[in-house]
Amino acid sequence: MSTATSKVMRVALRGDSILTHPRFNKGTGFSTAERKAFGLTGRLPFCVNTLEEQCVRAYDQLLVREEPIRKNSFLQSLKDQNWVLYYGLLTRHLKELIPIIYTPTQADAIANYSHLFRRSEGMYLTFPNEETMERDFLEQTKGRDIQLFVVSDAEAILGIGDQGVGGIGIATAKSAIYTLLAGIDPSKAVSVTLDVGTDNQGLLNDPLYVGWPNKRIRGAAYDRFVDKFVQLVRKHHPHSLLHFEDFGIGNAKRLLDLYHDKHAVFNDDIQGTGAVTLAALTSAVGVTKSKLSDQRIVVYGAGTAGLGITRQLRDGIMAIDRLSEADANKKFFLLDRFGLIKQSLGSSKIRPDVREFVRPDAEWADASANERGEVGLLEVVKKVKPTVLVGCSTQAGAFTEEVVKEMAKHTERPIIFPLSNPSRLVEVHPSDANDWTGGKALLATGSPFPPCKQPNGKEYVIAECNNALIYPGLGYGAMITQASIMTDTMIIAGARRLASLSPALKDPDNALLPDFSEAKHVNFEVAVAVAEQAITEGSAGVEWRKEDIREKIRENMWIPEYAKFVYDERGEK
Ligand SMILES: NC(=O)C1=CN([C@@H]2O[C@H](COP(=O)(O)OP(=O)(O)OC[C@H]3O[C@@H](n4cnc5c(N)ncnc54)[C@H](O)[C@@H]3O)[C@@H](O)[C@H]2O)C=CC1
Ligand SMILES: CC(=O)C(=O)O
Ligand SMILES: [Mg+2]
Repeated sequence: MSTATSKVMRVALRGDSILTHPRFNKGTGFSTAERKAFGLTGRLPFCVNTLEEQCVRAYDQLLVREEPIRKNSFLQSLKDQNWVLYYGLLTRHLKELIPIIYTPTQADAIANYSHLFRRSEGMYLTFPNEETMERDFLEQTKGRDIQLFVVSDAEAILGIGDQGVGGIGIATAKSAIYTLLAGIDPSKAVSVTLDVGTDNQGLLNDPLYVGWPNKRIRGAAYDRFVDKFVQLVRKHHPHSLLHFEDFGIGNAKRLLDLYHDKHAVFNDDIQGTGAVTLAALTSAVGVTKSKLSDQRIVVYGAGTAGLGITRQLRDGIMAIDRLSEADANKKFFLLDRFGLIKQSLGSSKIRPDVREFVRPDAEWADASANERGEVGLLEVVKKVKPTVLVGCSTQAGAFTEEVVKEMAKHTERPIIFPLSNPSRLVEVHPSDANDWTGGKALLATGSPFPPCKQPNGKEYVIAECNNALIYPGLGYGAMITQASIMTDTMIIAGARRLASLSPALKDPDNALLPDFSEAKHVNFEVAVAVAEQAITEGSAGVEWRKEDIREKIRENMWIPEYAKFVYDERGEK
């Protein structure tokens, strides 16, 4: 498809086949000559529209729908019909429409997947069909140049848990964001759901559920199934990026560790979230004129994202401020459902992957605890006097007025990042945190929120600390250079580039991260930084000069514009 205006494309489809193919369909955008060549003259009304005119019409149709979920369904239908129009419309109304196709609205679409279902999109690899997985995989990929696989097993979708086959909706949304913000050609991306069953009883009881109605497969059978898929990707598309999304806590980090040195794999919830949060914190410490290593950081919700953030911030402190790993680890205080993660919780409550961050009991001997010896968030805040409070717990309202005010007693500019999605699960509404701290809090959230009013009447824009601000660029930087692996240093390079674009660098009253309306430019810069790093450290599969990277990336970006079609029976189909 088109990577630049006025591109010519040879196409082998005619008539209804071209009109019903979203990659090629232009609707009323087919020129008179194309209509003749492709057998469309009698299949379309007379007028030829420009893409601009089609976008105006589609936007009017969208606005008639008031509820976000109805807008989401409309946009899904548009994507099923015509990719250029879909991405063209989104590009023209980026900030308004990202929350419709992504968090928060996509969470509702996923939760209601079986009821909203009209048409399949992506690849459904289902456990009882394991035997035929290679054939099913090749049905959709054979002969195609695939650069990106986005895969989910749907165990931990956004903050709404196990969604079974509906998880395809997060893979397709993340994939669409790659196209929109980094310019990945949608015909070179495949969204995959690994349907290994669901433990969501509501779905299992639902007669309209369209996934495999079975309890979730775990253990060796699960590992074998996932491995079979990963090996197919490695065998047939060795230079692709494999993006893992919303896997459960028992698998996300384990699978990343298993495959990270074998293929270019990326776990967005761990690495993407870690990277965007590192950028937001780098920006915040710029405002407070302190260093990353000066912070005392409380992370509430030590799951996939919480731990990913902790590790990425720790690695950032080591790389940027040159602290040892042991010293950097001491900056963190993690809480999970049993309160502060400290030694006496014992191995049954401390997951192996949080061991580096377990606090010694001696430090908490004088702390108030409940009857089970658990130390809660307020007590931790009282004792630690954190400068940074991050939430990834899915516990709406967990950062209470008392907690926030206690934090603000001890730190001039409390840095508070309630990152849980969708919006209704946020640990504290940013306007409350703003009011309770007299406008002193430096804030970032996972989903979009309106600006807050400061005591001086000014507006404070809430940064959206969502991995979508960075993962498309991280992934594209790796893909475009055909990196054999995605290294931690490539991710840190991307995070630092994002931090360098923070509006707060210009004025400390500005948002901590660039606005989502800037997300295309931001992801372009991140992709450049990642590609430069891949070339510097030798993980790239291409031999490019660093000074050519910007141009190479620009040239390869897919942009939503119609190419001129020429009929050719050996052309694309
Ligand atoms: N802003 C962003 O870019 C991202 C945000 N997220 C959000 O972060 C949240 C968590 O996602 P994951 O880490 O994938 O889920 P997860 O299930 O791996 O982690 C959630 C953690 O919170 C803990 N938790 C539950 N109740 C708690 C309580 N009362 N107190 C303390 N901890 C408690 C759980 O035990 C678990 O360890 C979700 O809302 C998700 O949407 C996730 C990835 C990216
Ligand atoms: C943003 C994202 O990846 C999540 O909430 O899971
Ligand atoms: Mg996610």
